[in-house]
Amino acid sequence: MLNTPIRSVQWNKDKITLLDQRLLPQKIEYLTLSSIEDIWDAIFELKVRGAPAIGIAAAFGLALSTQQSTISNFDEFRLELKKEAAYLETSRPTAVNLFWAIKRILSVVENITSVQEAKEAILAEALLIEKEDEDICRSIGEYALSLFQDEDTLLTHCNAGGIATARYGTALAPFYIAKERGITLRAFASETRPVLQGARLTAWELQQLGVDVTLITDNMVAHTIQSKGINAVIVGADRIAANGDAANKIGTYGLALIAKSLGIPFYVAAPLSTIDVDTLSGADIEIEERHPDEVRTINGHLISPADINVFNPAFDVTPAELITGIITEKGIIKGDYQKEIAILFQ
Ligand SMILES: CSC[C@@H](O)[C@@H](O)C(=O)COP(=O)(O)O
Repeated sequence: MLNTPIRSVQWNKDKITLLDQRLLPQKIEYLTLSSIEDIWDAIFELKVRGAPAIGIAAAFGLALSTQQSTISNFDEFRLELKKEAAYLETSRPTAVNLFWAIKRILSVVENITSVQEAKEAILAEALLIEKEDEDICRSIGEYALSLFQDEDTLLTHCNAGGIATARYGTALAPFYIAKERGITLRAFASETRPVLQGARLTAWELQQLGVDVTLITDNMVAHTIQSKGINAVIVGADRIAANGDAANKIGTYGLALIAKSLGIPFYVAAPLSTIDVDTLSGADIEIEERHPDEVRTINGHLISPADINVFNPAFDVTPAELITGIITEKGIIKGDYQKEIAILFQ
């Protein structure tokens, strides 16, 4: 078991240190990122993944490039910052935390007139985004834990854990808080094809935490809920629309349908930064489609005809009516999500 929390993204003087999540759990390897292109590539290639961690990486990326900037004219500096922000926004389309964090960094320079002041303020904001995310995830964990009993067994999909955030995670946060309090929560993790965040990351992360975790393949979910006494499903989100529809890793929608059919609660745990009030419903959320080889291969090994047609959406949208509750850092919302979300954002 690891005693210190694993940090997926860290500001390290004038560089960014990033845990290469593609290599887990076989290798715990840290990369040093030293340019905005490195950050773009890390997000695109899933070296860093999970909505809040992507946002933190982007904020650090803009801090890095502005620290390195030799531009002395403030207007030119701001123009360059905007260009780099627009470039980073093309790395992945679905997780709104990317756009949210970039917007926060851009807003910092609005009331500033000197390059030096801007550089300091951007770095301070990026570090604040990271610090706040840790506190937010802890609070999500507290609220989430209030929904469960000692000895409950939860099923989770993909990885919405500490490595997908600054610390604690969202859907996995209750496991961290439960551990601290001596409460037993057990987990089933679905493997999450095509790139296996459940098998590689969640199974590993919960094992490191000392949680009793069992791995299943994605097609075992209905049978497992039916036969293993699963009390609830809890997942993260990449973007939640103003009406409560929630985009998350492909397979989440199916899981929600199964949970409803088998009569167990289905919870989405996410920070307010994942709620996009400008997106009216799930139909308006852009779903990322990734390279066909992610489906044709497993860990680089071809498992299908090399030229087979593939459909590879990285996310799906769970309609709000299938969600029992959305657990945020400000509390748990239920029922009329449109209304509850509007109240949260007042
Ligand atoms: C706290 S992470 C929440 C979501 O980002 C997570 O559930 C998820 O779907 C991640 O997808 P990924 O493609 O691995 O970035």
